[in-house]
Amino acid sequence: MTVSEIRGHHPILTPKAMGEVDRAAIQSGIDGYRLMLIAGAAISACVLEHYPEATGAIVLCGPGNNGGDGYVAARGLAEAGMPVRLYSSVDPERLKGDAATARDDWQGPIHSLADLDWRDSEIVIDALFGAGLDRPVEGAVAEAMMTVVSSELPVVAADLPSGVSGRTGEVQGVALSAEHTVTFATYKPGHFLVPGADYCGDVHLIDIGIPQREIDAHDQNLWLNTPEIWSDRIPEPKLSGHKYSKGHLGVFSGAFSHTGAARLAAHSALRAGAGLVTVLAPASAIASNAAHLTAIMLRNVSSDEDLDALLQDQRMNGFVLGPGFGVGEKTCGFARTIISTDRALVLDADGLTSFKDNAEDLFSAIADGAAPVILTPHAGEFSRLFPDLAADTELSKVDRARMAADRSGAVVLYKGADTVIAAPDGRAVINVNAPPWLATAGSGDCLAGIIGALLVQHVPAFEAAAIAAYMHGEAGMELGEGLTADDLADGILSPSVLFE
Ligand SMILES: NC(=O)C1=CN([C@@H]2O[C@H](COP(=O)(O)OP(=O)(O)OC[C@H]3O[C@@H](n4cnc5c(N)ncnc54)[C@H](O)[C@@H]3O)[C@@H](O)[C@H]2O)[C@@H](O)CC1
Ligand SMILES: [K+]
Repeated sequence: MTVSEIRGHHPILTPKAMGEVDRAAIQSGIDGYRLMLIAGAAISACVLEHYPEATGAIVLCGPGNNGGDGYVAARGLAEAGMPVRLYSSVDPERLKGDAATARDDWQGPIHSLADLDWRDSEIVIDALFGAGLDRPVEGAVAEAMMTVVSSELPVVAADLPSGVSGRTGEVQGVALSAEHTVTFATYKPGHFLVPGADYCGDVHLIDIGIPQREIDAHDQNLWLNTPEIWSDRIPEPKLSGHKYSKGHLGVFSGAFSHTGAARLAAHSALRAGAGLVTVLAPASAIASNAAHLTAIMLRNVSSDEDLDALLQDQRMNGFVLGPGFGVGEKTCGFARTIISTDRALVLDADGLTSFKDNAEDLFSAIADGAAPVILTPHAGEFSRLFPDLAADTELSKVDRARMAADRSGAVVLYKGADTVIAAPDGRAVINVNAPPWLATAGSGDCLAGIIGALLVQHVPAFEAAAIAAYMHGEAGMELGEGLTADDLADGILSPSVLFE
């Protein structure tokens, strides 16, 4: 199963929290070795299912319980008739607990990793390090891993590809690149955060018998962004509804030669179900916008006075500010004015960069205002608004997004192949359905428009960002490689159609 096909309600736990869950489960009377037997069996089953023709396997076992999984998997493969050669990165006498039991139950020889020879093998089982990786991989183990990388043999990883941090997805020293990763009880952030996601291949989540109550008790308020998280928030079309009941979104356009971004956002918003969408353009951009708009309305908003007049119409209940708008004090002023009302605001692109030197002004405006605000930075914009968080290499992308949401008082949608959405109350999701070809010019403008469309339909800010990221990814998957942002804006389906 590829990650884009994952359905259901999936909490994501850090390796540390998962370790606590394991310990709590074992303390409650569950046999730890039995969990390891199920984990190891799932790894051997994955190998046999995906590489049925393989005539030989090497199993690489490390110093902890991840290595224990490897011994169990080796036994499963040998019992299925596959020739197996097992290598340990440490003196096997050093293993403790369940891993030592697994070693004792392995009947074959144990070779030293220093003697690694892969030439008559067709598959590698990586059980060197899993949740317990706590420092960069170096020395002889790193060299052996580099040998595996250069062999180009397919790798099946136990829990995590060795060298990938389950907490951050960062590579610690070197990492193996797996075609399949078999993980247990819950997903870990490192399966989805880049670069870890690229090293995991297909991630298979296996229920090894850890009770759900233990997982729930260690809930970290972090989930995979699946429809089950927010399906009850999808706006329902009402027979009695009219266009104003579906909201009215205003999208600010830049000056005369910078109008395309706003139109992409506006088109996407209309497709995504906003009742009415108006492009709000300065006088210099009226003609160029008028030449391209039909279902979308157009209004001249050049000055602060124009904006004040516009805000008299209570029915315009949300705004997108930033795409193509230009960086400067005018942008900051418009943002502050909108935030001081109760209208929703998606602050994107130039809207974010404009606050580079006065981010605190933005955050205090948000704290004083009643409006739901969503900030949608990519990595560069994030580092302009939150330079200290961006520079702190100890933090994961989830940590950064959460701390940014807490500091700003806004929902933060931190873009990338591994978009993270975080709310000031601590909730966070990782979005995983975006194909790589979605990273195309104008794609972010479309996303801003979709979020705006959901906000004006009264979807709460966190859910609006999460649903929009998912819809954006689905449209990208549906349209396929080579799409342009114009295709994307045309290809957005309203949530009631997409999720019917
Ligand atoms: N009951 C359980 O706790 C279960 C655990 N399971 C497996 O157990 C794993 C976690 O086991 P552990 O907590 O023992 O952790 P690991 O087996 O991932 O690694 C811990 C060991 O590696 C060493 N180490 C960490 N980083 C290193 C580096 N860079 N270079 C050299 N040595 C390094 C540590 O000192 C420690 O000895 C999971 O990933 C999973 O595969 C599964 O068997 C399911 C049940
Ligand atoms: K591993």
